[in-house]
Amino acid sequence: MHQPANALPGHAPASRPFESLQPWGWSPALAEVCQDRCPPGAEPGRVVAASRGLALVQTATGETWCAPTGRFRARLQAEDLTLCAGDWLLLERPPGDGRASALDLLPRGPSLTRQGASGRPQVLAAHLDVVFLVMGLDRNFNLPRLERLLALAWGSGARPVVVLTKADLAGEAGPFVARVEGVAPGVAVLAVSALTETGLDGLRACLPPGATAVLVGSSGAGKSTLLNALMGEAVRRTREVRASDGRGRHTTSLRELFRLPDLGCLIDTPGIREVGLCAGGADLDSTFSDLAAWAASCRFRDCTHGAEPGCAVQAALAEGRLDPERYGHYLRLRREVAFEAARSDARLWREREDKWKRIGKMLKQMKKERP
Ligand SMILES: Nc1nc2c(ncn2[C@@H]2O[C@H](COP(=O)(O)OP(=O)(O)OP(=O)(O)O)[C@@H](O)[C@H]2O)c(=O)[nH]1
Ligand SMILES: [Zn+2]
Repeated sequence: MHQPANALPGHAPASRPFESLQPWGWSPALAEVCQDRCPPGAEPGRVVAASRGLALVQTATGETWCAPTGRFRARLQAEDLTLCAGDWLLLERPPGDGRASALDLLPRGPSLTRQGASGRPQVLAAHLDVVFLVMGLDRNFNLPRLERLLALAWGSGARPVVVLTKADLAGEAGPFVARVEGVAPGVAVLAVSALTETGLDGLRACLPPGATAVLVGSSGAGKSTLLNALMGEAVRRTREVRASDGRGRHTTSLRELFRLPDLGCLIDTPGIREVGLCAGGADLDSTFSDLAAWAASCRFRDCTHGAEPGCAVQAALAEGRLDPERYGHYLRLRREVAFEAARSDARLWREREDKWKRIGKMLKQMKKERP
């Protein structure tokens, strides 16, 4: 890759001090936000891995572990935020070897958000350009699961790309590609093999230097194998048994964000297996854009495409233009999003109520103490 002439070591102009972070996704937009929010002496860094309140961060000068300051931790808690791979932080390093402190989180760009087990949205990867939806052309092939992942990917704001991997096992990939195109209107579909390295250039083309992508797919889809093929070496965490204390399996490396040689950054989050949709994180209109196009001509603007008169979606079903199975998947995902939205509303109400109860108690106590 070409190095910009003004990025030679020691020649970085003072106005663009973090230019060396560009291959890690640093952009003029981030530089602008940083200028407003970065206190003197602090610097930006990108989270390559986050675990139990600690973050491994890539800065302009190298990699460092950091922990949020008390004030930043309180803000993260109050706003229900957890740091994730791809985040941009502002951090401060004490002189000497002390651990760096994270001061602030820069506003997240397109991010992948799922419904967490606790009923709260959970951001899995941030500042994304592309979401690779990985599905193996073996027993892993499953269209309803792909539709669910597509809703999540469209909801991120980044570009979804379907990657059908293990093409070497499929014989003819064409029919699979056609079936996927049928449920993923407007989405690029690539057939690749990590084993024979066929089609990997299509993936590389989606990920120029400075861009960030995330790999999403169920267990066994072939994500880690793809990552290794793109890295050109086995970088993925390997699991091993900790013999000394016999506490069983643990991961030897936490790393989740990788910079690919001469390309952009790729996030492989092992946690993305079964994904629940949440109201803010899923985009059903883009996922089912064929349905949305018909829905535009329904007689009622708030048509639910059930039994209303003048429903264009029902008409498409009746005339065989819309596959009943696809319509069924749409209804199921819509119910799920509505349920999670209601659950989240209920939780917010409960939290608000609890807060007012606490304040009421506090006031009563104060009155008692100072009649
Ligand atoms: N034939 C063939 N096998 C592949 C290919 N890619 C992956 N595999 C195999 O598929 C299995 C699963 O691959 P992984 O890369 O571990 O899948 P993963 O999506 O990372 O799975 P998790 O780590 O559980 O999320 C492994 O046995 C791989 O060797 C491919 O292109 N061709
Ligand atoms: Zn309708």
